[in-house]
Amino acid sequence: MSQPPRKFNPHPFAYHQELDVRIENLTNEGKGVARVDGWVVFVPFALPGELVRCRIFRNHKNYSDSDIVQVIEPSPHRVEHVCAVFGTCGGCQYQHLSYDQQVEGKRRQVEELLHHMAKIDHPVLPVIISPKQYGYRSKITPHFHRPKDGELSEIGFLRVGTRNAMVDVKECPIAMPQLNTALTKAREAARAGSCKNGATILLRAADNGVLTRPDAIAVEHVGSMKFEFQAGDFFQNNPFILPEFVGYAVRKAKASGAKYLVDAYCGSGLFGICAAPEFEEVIGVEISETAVAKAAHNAEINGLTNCRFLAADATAIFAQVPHVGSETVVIIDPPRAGCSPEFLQQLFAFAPKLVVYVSCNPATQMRDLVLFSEAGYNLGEVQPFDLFPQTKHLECVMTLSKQS
Ligand SMILES: C[S@@+](CC[C@H](N)C(=O)[O-])C[C@H]1O[C@@H](n2cnc3c(N)ncnc32)[C@H](O)[C@@H]1O
Repeated sequence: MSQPPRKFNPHPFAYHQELDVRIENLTNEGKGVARVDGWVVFVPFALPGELVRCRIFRNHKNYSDSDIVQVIEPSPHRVEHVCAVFGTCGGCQYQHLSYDQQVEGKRRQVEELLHHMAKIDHPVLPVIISPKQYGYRSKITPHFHRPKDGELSEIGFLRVGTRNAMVDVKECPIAMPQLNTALTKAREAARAGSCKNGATILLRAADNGVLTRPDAIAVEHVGSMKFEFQAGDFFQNNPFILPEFVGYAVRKAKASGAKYLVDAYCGSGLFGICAAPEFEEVIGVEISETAVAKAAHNAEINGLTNCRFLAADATAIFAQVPHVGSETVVIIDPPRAGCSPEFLQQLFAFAPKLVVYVSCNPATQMRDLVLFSEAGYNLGEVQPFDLFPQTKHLECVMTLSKQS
């Protein structure tokens, strides 16, 4: 048996002890959960119902981490993974699980988070699937570390379960094909170059080709609207599902009957601009000055004269809205951390008749949902979208209406 690391805690299992365990369910991180005499053992890349052999590498206070050694009885939902580095690359968690089960698992995850975090039993609609399950990502950012003795080692993504170690990625099957062509060239250039430091390579696929400079202008169309943005700035990176995703949020906002729309955390104006034909006025707010400048530009190139955008912390928006909350709908799409308490306080004081809350992190969305309920908002439709097939990530849109 291998030598345990210096700080290894030997209870309840020995280092590298092998166990045959039955997987009960999956964590939100995509790990299999087994119980050995009530003690939880996490087994990555194992699926519910499977009997697997695992090898313990760490015992925590009340659970253990293991590696998967062998699948003894596979799940009927197990499929062959596509990527050569699946299981070592930290990018994808679910290539071994059939797509219908991936999305059902994500739907259940939202339902369980609603139950446990927001203490609400509420129906969650079936996940709206991505039209492409591979080859969908429009942006990848492979990285390499500072070369050692002049030798550049891995160029790729973080190794699973680590914060610094890399895995060499020659091809990323969830990325759009043109990004993989560009990746081959970028890898060759990095190896041929005389890099002294580590670096992150930007590869962004847009209507105007593959862009590699963060300040290059990317062009993308969503429905009938044209968007320009800096290649290094935020833009939703599954263009195939975007029309349906944005269309849904706009339909929900419009159904409120409100005349005015506030687009908070608006980036380069995606939701506000797509919704603008449905409203008398759209006011957006975004902290990134380059993104918000593009939002104003995007309104102009689409011939929209009823939009204005503010470069500021989202909290500043309410002082700028000349309309009453009862005639206004707010779309919010914050970063993973969710909304700040100050933003929510001001939002509740403004009291919009409807809020469409778009989130890429259901845990912070649930945290905020508790405050919405306390502020007198009713939860309506909960609609997840699978923007990121093969990965643990999910996007969820919740509609919240003010009790009258
Ligand atoms: C998930 S992105 C959404 C962008 C846009 N709605 C879209 O779909 O393209 C979140 C955006 O919030 C912006 N942001 C982060 N913190 C902010 C803050 N405190 N106030 C305003 N915007 C913020 C980020 O720069 C980013 O553009």
